[in-house]
Amino acid sequence: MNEQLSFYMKNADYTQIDRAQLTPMMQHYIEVKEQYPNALLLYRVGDFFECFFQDAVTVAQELELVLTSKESGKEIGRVPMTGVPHHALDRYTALLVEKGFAIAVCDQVEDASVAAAQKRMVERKITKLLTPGTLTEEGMLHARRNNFLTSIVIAGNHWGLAYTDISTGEFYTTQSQNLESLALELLRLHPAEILLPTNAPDLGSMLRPGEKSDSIPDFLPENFCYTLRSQTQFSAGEARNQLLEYFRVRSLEGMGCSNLPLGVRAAGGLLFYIEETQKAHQVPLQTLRTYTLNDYLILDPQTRRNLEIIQTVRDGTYHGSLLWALDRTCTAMGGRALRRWLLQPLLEIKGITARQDTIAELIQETNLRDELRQLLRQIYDLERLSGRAGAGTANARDLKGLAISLVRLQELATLAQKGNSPFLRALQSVPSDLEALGKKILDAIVESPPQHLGEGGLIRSGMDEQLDQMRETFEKDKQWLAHLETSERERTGISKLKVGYNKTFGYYLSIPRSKADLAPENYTRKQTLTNEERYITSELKERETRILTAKDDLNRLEYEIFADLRAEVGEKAQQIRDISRAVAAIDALAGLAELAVYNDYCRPEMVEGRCLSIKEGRHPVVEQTLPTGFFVPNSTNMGYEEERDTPDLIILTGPNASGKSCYLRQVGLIQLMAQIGSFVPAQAAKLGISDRVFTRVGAVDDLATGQSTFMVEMNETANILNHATSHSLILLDEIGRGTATFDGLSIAWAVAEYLATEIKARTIFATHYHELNELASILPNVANYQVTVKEMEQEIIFLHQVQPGGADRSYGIEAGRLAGLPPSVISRAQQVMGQIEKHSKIALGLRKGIIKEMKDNESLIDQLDIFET
Ligand SMILES: Nc1ncnc2c1ncn2[C@@H]1O[C@H](COP(=O)(O)OP(=O)(O)OP(=O)(O)O)[C@@H](O)[C@H]1O
Repeated sequence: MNEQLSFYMKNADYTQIDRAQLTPMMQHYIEVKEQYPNALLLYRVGDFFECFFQDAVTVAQELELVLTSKESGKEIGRVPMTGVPHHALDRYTALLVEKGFAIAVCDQVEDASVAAAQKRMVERKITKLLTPGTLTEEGMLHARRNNFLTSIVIAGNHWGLAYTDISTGEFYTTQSQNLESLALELLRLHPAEILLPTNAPDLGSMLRPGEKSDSIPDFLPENFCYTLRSQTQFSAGEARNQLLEYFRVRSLEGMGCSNLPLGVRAAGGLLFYIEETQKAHQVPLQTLRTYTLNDYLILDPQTRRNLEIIQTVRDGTYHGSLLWALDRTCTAMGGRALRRWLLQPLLEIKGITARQDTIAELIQETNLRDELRQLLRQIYDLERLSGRAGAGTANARDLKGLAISLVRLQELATLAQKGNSPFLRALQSVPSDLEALGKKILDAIVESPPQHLGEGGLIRSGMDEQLDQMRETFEKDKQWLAHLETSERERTGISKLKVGYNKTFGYYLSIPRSKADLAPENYTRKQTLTNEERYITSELKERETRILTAKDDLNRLEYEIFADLRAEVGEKAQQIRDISRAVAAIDALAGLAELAVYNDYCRPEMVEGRCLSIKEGRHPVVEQTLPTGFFVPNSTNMGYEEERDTPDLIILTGPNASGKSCYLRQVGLIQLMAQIGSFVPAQAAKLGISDRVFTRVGAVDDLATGQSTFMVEMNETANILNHATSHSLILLDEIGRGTATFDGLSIAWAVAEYLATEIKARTIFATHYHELNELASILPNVANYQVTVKEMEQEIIFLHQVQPGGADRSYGIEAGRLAGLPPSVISRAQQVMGQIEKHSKIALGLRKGIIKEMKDNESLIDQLDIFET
């Protein structure tokens, strides 16, 4: 910062400045800023939106803009300033909101020239308040991702949560206990903003992701944007009234939340916030729905990350994730639905079967699928467009896109009538008034409407009698004026007669002074110049007044007609959104059908119980990244039952890079896909419902939280052992590697033993500790599998085949050689390994309690003497 600027920085804090000394504009700026102390204030000055004082410093820093200064009063001097051009406002505010700031936009609300003529300051008002969770503008939202605003109410160990995406209108609430599950639910929703009621002094402030505050309890995840709100709006009475008023109902029973007091408080408090931030725009939310955490398969954040469901672990990109591999949707609504499904797999076979039936039908009926998808491509984002119509923020292009889609809906319904599966049936009837409304809008709005409203050119001719008449008169007047010179020359015989215009008295007729005596009677002299006389006529004045006001009147009328149409759509927003949900679902399912056809997926048989049987399964993502036919399929059979020889716990060994991790994830992903109702990459599959999928994969230092690799690993393992049930699926990729070999092996052994004997969850445990293979010879529900390689003289060939039996070595030293470790290091390593193998003997056994249990089991008794410690 240059010296001069640092001098102005003393004025960055406006509270330290004598306000009376400031210019009137600066005084107004501070007045507005004080109403929105926690938002960055962008204030329109001419063609720019400007920031002053500390906000200028922050904005310049965050957006890498030049920080300058502005003269703000004789006694004060210059204060820090930065600004953005008014036409680029959306781009810059989007960047700031993404960084977790709230923005207040103070715009000029009258023509600056009017104010200038009256020698006063132009009127300005807050026209927008943008916060990360309350965005509705297209450019600021991710088309294929929801933007959730969440609010929470905590009472002891109980909590209530409400969330909405105000751009699509979905609105949900739930209530539960156990604060850990609250954190998990927040991590699943990944809200753009969380409202937290508090009495703390920093009330009203917004904490950006990672920012610390005493008001945020420790158990809440740190990496979100929290807005601290007043407790009052979350009190039972206030919140309930707000809900009743918003939905114009007398009781909350119809919404199913009369027994969810905390959920109601969260939902009501959330509505207050929307009202406050959206100002004039009434946001049309859908009816409040309730849900419970038990409705869905629980995926903790580690599992979502490790299975790379919506983004990859390596670089956090969508490309390479499960969603990337599965998403063949044609609309943004379908894309968002598929994403939601993947984060909320189902637990009920009924719901899964309904989706499967629809996919099956769409696989079978190729033409129907193709036609459907073709039509879906022509449907715009109805959920968001109808929201903008309802809020009165949709422009003519939005409305046009919406109208095209409404007309297509009817075609979609006709097409859906060819099918019989549940989700097609749901689309078979679209209220006919929606199509009529679509047609009406298409008839009314011109082919390519302008971006801005208020400048005319929106409405076609023949739509509105008054508009047509005004346009006709306007055209006639213009033509009359255009011909006036010729017609008056003819009438008067004065060849030098002219029509002119000046600011003082508008249009006039001018005649050379020498011909002034020829001026007709209806001419009224207005001005005499050296060489000419200027006249007006009453007709000229009449037409002039009409011409000058007609353009404004026309624009105003066009806008009114448009706004009426928009309001008509707004009234039907709820109806449109109900159908949009069905469209989104059919889009997601048609995409999954397409995927199943082209990738040769099968319909998994979903059953009660713990069976997990996959014939020739494949990893859905890795398969797509390899050339066709390169992926080696592998089968899996798990879920111990006496009559079936299938294990609960598989100890999976094999050399480095042989495909253990890939196999492990493949099983998890197939289970997950099956529970969203999708077909799966396998020849056949029979799967019991899993209540949770747990993963412990790889070792990544969590530097952000200052935890070591080993501590992260142990925390994750503890989480699994404390929460898994016999209906969970657990995927463990190495445990105990981050510590000394014997410590690690001991922990791995104890964990595996606990899982197999106490929890009896279906588990695949990939490990380089071959000693764990011994467990299989003691416990009936444990089996050894290995990923095979072919050993050649100079190299190892990876077969990627999973077969029964344990691997006896890891080929770690060979891997080191392949990676280019110096030959002397390799040969020394071989020597050391020989010595270790010769001298080490690890004695392992089972826990005392288990031995007793097993003593009752005749078949195992023979083996006890080898392992008893
Ligand atoms: N079934 C398969 N068919 C074809 N290629 C495969 C298969 N399984 C794995 N691969 C390929 O092998 C690579 C290594 O696999 P993976 O990471 O699963 O090995 P790993 O046994 O877990 O290794 P490490 O023990 O070093 O962690 C993968 O990137 C993948 O490209």
